[in-house]
Amino acid sequence: MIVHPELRRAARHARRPLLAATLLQGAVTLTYLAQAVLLALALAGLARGDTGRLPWLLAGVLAVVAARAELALWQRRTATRAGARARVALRDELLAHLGRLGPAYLTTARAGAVRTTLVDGVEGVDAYVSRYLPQLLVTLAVPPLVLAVLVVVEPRALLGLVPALLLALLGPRAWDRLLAARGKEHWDTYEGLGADYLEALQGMPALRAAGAVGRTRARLEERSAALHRATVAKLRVSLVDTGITDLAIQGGTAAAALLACWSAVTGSTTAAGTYLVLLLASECFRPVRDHAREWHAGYLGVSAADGLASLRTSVPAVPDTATAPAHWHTPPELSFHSVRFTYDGADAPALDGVSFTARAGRTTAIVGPSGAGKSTLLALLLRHHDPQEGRITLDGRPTTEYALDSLRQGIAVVSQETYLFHATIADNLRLARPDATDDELTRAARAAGIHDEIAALPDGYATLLGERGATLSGGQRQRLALARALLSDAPVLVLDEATSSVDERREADIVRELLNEVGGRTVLVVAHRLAAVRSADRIVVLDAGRVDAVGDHTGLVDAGGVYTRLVEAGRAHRGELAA
Ligand SMILES: Nc1ncnc2c1ncn2[C@@H]1O[C@H](COP(=O)(O)OP(=O)(O)OP(=O)(O)O)[C@@H](O)[C@H]1O
Repeated sequence: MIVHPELRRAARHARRPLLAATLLQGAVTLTYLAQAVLLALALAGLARGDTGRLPWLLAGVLAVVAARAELALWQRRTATRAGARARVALRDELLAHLGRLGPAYLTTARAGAVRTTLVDGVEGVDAYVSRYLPQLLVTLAVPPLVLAVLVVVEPRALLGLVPALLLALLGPRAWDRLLAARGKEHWDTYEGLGADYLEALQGMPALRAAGAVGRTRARLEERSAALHRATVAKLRVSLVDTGITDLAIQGGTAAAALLACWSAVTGSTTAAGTYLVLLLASECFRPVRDHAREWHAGYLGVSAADGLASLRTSVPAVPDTATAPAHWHTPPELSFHSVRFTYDGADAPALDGVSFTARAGRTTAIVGPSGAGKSTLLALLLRHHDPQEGRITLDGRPTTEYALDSLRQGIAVVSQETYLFHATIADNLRLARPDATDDELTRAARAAGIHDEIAALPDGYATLLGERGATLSGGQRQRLALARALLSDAPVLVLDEATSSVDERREADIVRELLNEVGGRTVLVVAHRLAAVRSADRIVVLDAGRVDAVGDHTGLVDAGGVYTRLVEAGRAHRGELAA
């Protein structure tokens, strides 16, 4: 009988259907009691040789059975609705919270574990809410009612029933803590296995390339064996629990039957009373038996409750309390003002005193060697983290003053790791703007240099893509993601190594075409390869978390320094490739 606060909270979303399901469950149980009473009266009549009322009593039994079938169906439907409501509300809440937690959360949590919590954990809550909770309430209400009836009929029967009921209900409570601990152990192992499998599946090409498939399989087998051990340990405790309940039920029923027979022999009760005790004693334990059965259905929810609570209460890396909408009428100016940011646990800041301005409606490039802080700078702009010092402004207003969702919608990002979905090319493009016309799709695809390739496919824009766009080349995926970003109305466009998989000959053309197409938006381009940034209005050179220089391509080359070294390194690299 574990009522975890997280599960109680989830049940609140379905208060009304849950109450209806509980009342209906109570009504189903009452039909068993009515059937017992009718049968006791019929049997007592038979014992006396009085069969006059027998047809009516048996007709009554049939009516009760029919009513129960109807009520049980209704109860199951209502309970399913209650479970679905709790499940949907909880999943929506968790998904919305995950959105607030942002990508920063997934640098510490494992995607597979989050998936297990969101899918299997929430399903467990459904079973707990729809099956276990109504039965628990009925179990607490019905046996006292039966005892109250039996007090009137044959009080001595209570001598057997009350201790047995107490043992059946309270005995297993001694195991609750152990049961909860085993459940948590089982859940943690299950979550870990889910995370390992997802990682292994996603990383299969890397595992193959490293010759690590066998080792990974062995690790997964060991994980599976650990899950099996955790399941058996959990079952063992659960079976002790069930065993005590069964023992109490059998013992209590037998004791009540013996006491009823004793009453009949001594003549202290009527025949009807004896049959009533015999039949009601068994009915008294029916809810307890059903409770034990439903407990197993709801146990997954109990095991997952801690994981659900910890996901739901995880604190986002940045607060989302501001309300200003990021609806700029003209493209905004973007400025970093003395921004300093150090990752948790890092010794040195990733950005230190970074100041620059990306002019409204112009293209600004951010370049710098690996580890210079380019990705960190973008993560701060999108508020995946907030800087410890300094501020970032858009249209003169600190980013912290905009509502987070609105801010992120106002900035379209195309990153090196594109994400395409198992849907048609057109659907993938329309993610950015569901109401985009076919002409607009074509125009965006043309600007991103992918239209001709799409048009050459047998199904054109209706071509179904593999998961994560697996049926396309890396360069094609990037160009589709570019087209998607072009379709969005976001006034700020961030291209983070967005053309790194496109061959260098086409890169300069695509970037030029792209910048024509986005004309009027504030664009930030981050790229290693300088062909992608040469045409930017302004280039900011980052080095070791600081701004080394700001200028245009020619000025920066003339000035020497980090930018010149990057240009030379690029030339040397191209030379090596050509050789
Ligand atoms: N999540 C993190 N936790 C701790 N340190 C981090 C984290 N992410 C990045 N860093 C560190 O911050 C510094 C800047 O990294 P960042 O990824 O911003 O550089 P970058 O210029 O984008 O590099 P690259 O061009 O290789 O992508 C590096 O020293 C990096 O090791």
